[in-house]
Amino acid sequence: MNDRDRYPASVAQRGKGLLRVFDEAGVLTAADVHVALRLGKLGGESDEFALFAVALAVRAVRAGSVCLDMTRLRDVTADEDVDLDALPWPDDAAVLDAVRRSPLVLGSEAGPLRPILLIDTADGPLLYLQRYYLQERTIRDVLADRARSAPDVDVDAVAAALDRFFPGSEPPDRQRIAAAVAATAWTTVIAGGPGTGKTHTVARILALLQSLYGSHLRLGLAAPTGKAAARLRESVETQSEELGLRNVPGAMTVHRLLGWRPGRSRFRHDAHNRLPYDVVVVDETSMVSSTMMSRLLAAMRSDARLILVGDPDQLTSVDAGAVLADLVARPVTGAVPDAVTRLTARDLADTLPGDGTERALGTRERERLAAGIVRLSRGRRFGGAIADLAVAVRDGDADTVIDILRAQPPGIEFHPDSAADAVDRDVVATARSVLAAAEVGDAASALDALERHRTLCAHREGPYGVRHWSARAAERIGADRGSFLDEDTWYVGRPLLITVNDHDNRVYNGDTGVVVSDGDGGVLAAFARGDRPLTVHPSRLSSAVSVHAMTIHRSQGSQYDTVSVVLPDDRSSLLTRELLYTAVTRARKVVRVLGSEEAVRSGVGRRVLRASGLRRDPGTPVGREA
Ligand SMILES: Nc1ncnc2c1ncn2[C@@H]1O[C@H](COP(=O)(O)OP(=O)(O)OP(=O)(O)O)[C@@H](O)[C@H]1O
Repeated sequence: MNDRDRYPASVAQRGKGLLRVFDEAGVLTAADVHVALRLGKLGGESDEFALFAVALAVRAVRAGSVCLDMTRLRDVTADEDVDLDALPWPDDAAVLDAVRRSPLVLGSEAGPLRPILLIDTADGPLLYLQRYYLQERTIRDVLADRARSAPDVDVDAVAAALDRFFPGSEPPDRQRIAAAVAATAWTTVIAGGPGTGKTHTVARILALLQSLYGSHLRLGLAAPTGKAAARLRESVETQSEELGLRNVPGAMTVHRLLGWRPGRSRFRHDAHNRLPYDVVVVDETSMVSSTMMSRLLAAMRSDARLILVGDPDQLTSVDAGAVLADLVARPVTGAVPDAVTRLTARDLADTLPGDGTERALGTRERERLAAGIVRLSRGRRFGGAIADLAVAVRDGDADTVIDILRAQPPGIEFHPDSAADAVDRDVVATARSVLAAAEVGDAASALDALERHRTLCAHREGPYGVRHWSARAAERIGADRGSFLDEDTWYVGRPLLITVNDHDNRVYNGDTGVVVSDGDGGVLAAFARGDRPLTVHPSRLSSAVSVHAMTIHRSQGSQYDTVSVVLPDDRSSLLTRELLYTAVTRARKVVRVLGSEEAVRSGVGRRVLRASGLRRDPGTPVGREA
């Protein structure tokens, strides 16, 4: 059901004046207006400007922000056909004035209901819906509390364990620094792009902690999606023998870790019933929303270690908040703890001013150690042009991005005028290798072959969308095989995508697999799980679809030898820097970009706007005791 159906277009619900104009223009939805009017009614507010600001705040959350930045009211991303400049924007100062006086902010005689908070910060005022303000405050307060104390450890024993688990390490070694922090602080944030060794480091940290405390240490491994959780477990498990790591637990979604119960709004674990683990690791933290992070932090025992791992430059959660990126960028106060300074003296000897380089840490990087933040920067999986391209996209350097694309060094292909034929060739070659392995029941090789090439799109629909490119791929593969691919059957070699979590069969939303022969006239669906694929009888899968192309969002957490990235029109608001970065970093060997130079430039220039207060000093709530 869309918004228009849910909220019929009566004036009472759609408002009048500004609310109505902005709704009709497509900037606000009927739901935004409805919530603003409802809050206005309950809180005794009828001022048009104040209600307009509330509707924008509701809209901001819908678009992924935690609050509304009152100094950037007009920074809204809208559909390409909305002319934002033509709209009757009220004067920003007048809107702020109305909000400052609003009973929704100050409270009214009608009652204590104050559902909106205006927070004055050094960089200007932020407007919050109460729920999101409370979440942000929980995140801030719990992290501050956790930073006030540190685990009681024998620093010499940690030094010896670091030498044991990072043998031959050459300074500066940020992986070793991350382990030193994780051993001596309650909270560690390990940030880094794909292949920088985040999971490699996590496995060593767990082994190191077990060597200090024993193998009865209770470990909780989690990630925002079931697929990411399964990958984390798999990767830690694969390294466990080499590291002598024992009792590696299963990994679960953050929802499950917290004890989600169907039909209940509260999790089993919260501030009154804390999580039982001594160490909690969360992978792919960039996809964790503000709501989930506040719940996780509230449920952490103050004497349990928390290790947040992820890539802050990737696409963020669909829900409000970009917590990992905020944590990595927020101001840091306090000094680097003595234990960390001692354990990392060899790595910090040649600190450079500013951000540092791969060779030497920068002063800013060093300061961040005080908050337990370590950014791994050395790519271990791929190098050369793909890494250079990813860095240029990440840094918003459109000229360098275009230079690299135009030069087409090994590993990069750029096709401003599409290159569907090149994509077709890879699609057909990949399908042939998948089929060859699937026919003889070699699930592991079929799954490997599936990772040779993937077409990635920003959109689902239209000429640049998944639907179009999937249909084209299916047609080409069918023509090559001489038979029509009937996607309603379990044909051998069919690439699968799971679309909901299915705990019974241990397959999760986003998992990809392939149909293989069972060697006995039947078929099995196989999914990658470390050394030994998981196989399931396809009739037990209720939510599998064919995957010949996928959205960039869906591809998060996976990598392929070659990716063909289909860019939309340069006006598409979906095309952002984070999306491009995520797409480029999915490639292990070759990235092929199909799109115009304008599209690339506007993608690099368009940031996902996610307002939040976490990056700022706390600020003061207007009309309330702090
Ligand atoms: N210090 C190291 N020495 C040798 N090999 C390493 C080191 N660190 C990582 N690697 C190897 O580099 C590869 C990438 O590491 P890893 O999978 O841990 O990266 P990641 O940051 O978790 O990647 P992703 O974000 O894609 O999950 C792995 O094959 C790993 O074994």
